[in-house]
Amino acid sequence: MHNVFYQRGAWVAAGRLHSELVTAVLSAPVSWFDQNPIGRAINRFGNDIRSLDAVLVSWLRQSADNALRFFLRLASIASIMPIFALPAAIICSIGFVIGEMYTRAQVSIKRLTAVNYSPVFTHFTDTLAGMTVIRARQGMETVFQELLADKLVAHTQASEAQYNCNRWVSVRSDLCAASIAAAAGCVAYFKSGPPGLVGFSLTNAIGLSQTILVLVRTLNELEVELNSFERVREYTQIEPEESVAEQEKSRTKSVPAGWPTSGCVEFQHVTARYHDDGPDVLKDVSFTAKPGQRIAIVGRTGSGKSTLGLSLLRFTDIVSGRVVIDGIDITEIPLHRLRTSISLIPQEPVLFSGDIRSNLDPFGQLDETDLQTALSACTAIEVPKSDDSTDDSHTHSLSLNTPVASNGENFSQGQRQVLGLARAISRRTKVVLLDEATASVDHRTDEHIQQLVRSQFPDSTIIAIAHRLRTIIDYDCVIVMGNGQILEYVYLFLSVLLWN
Ligand SMILES: Nc1ncnc2c1ncn2[C@@H]1O[C@H](COP(=O)(O)OP(=O)(O)OP(=O)(O)O)[C@@H](O)[C@H]1O
Repeated sequence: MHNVFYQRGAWVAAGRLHSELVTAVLSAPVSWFDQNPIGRAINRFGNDIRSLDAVLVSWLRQSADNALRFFLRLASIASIMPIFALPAAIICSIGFVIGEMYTRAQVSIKRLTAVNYSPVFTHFTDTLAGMTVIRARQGMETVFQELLADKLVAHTQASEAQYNCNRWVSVRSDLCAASIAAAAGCVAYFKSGPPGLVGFSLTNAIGLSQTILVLVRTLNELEVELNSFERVREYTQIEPEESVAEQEKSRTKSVPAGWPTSGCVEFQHVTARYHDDGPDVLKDVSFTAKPGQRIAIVGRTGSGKSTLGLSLLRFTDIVSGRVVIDGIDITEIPLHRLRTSISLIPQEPVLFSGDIRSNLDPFGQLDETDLQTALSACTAIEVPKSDDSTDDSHTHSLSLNTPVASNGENFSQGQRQVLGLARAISRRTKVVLLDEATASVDHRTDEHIQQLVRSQFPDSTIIAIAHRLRTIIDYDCVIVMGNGQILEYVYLFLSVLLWN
């Protein structure tokens, strides 16, 4: 019964820590992901959680059991041969000092092992991501294998040190155990008493030496495993993207149910950056997108176009100025509400494994008819199949039940784009953000997609980050960005004249 309650308690605690870890990582700001390699997070979710689930609990329990056994044995010997308490205390102290030295070394070594494990994971995920490039270039495979070997060597060295450390403590604790047994033997020999009691004391003394050995090791292992607990707890305390104070502030401010009703977007002297201590990426940006207006953002690479879009969704740190949508500052709107009120059609839509229905509406909030209408509108687009597409079906034959592989790998780039568009159309928000949405499709598909955007979002405000001038030919205005600032704000016919 005791075992059942203990084990259940441990599972509940580990489960709670795991949930906190998942919540903390999923609500971490984008800058956190820039600064922390993904391999490190995988390590926390893998090794450390395994330690909490299976190993830590067992060491905690064994430590408590052994500590109790140790004190009971010691008390029973000392009650029969009180003089034994003196050598036992000295040898036990030496044993605990050795244990302490071992623990300190082992904690650092374990940290080193874990730290050296993360680069192996990171290298592995990077290699998988760049597999096509690695295979395409001669010699790259060898370079990557050598890099992996270097990382494995660092990790193996740390693991070897961990093993050696275990051997070191074993030899010393065996020595302490033997000394205790010898001390008990001497005491029994010189201070002879009733043979039964002496025999009882000697048996306990030999058992005591074993108990010390096990106690020191379990306490040390416990301390070492607690390292995993600390590492997980450190991650559970990541500052969330929307702080508690901000959540409170947005909760107290009531946002009208239908917000945004018209889709008027105003950037008022916005200066934004990605990190607290990073440079300003947007500098004093001001413009207004009136309801239903279509605005194109153009500019050189690195000029801040995507950052402008991300600032609208509060992915950046707005240092000064404000972004206002339909009269409400976006910092006063709960993050989830803000992001579900703006449709983003990115260059590479993220598709999850499942089917098209679950990708268009992951939370099952929309009507079947809305989803079907959005998909039918998009599947009317003629999308040429790319060579890397493994799907034989044409876009026309896509249905809500068509299976989607992880990352949408069974679709061509054009088809993925169409699904990204269908996802946005099914929500029909008042503000639509296109981030180079058609950059990787051919000109004909691009035209179709643009037509669809025009017909499906007739009253929405559209902000499009674009590379091709043809894409935005019928837009109302063009904002030309450069070095994080607005260089020009012009009506399109003027810009076409200027650029030609
Ligand atoms: N996650 C990030 N962390 C820190 N700095 C970033 C981050 N993303 C972009 N930057 C910096 O912000 C600046 C503007 O980048 P941004 O991606 O907005 O440019 P862009 O105009 O969209 O470029 P492109 O057309 O190549 O996509 C660049 O100097 C870039 O280095």
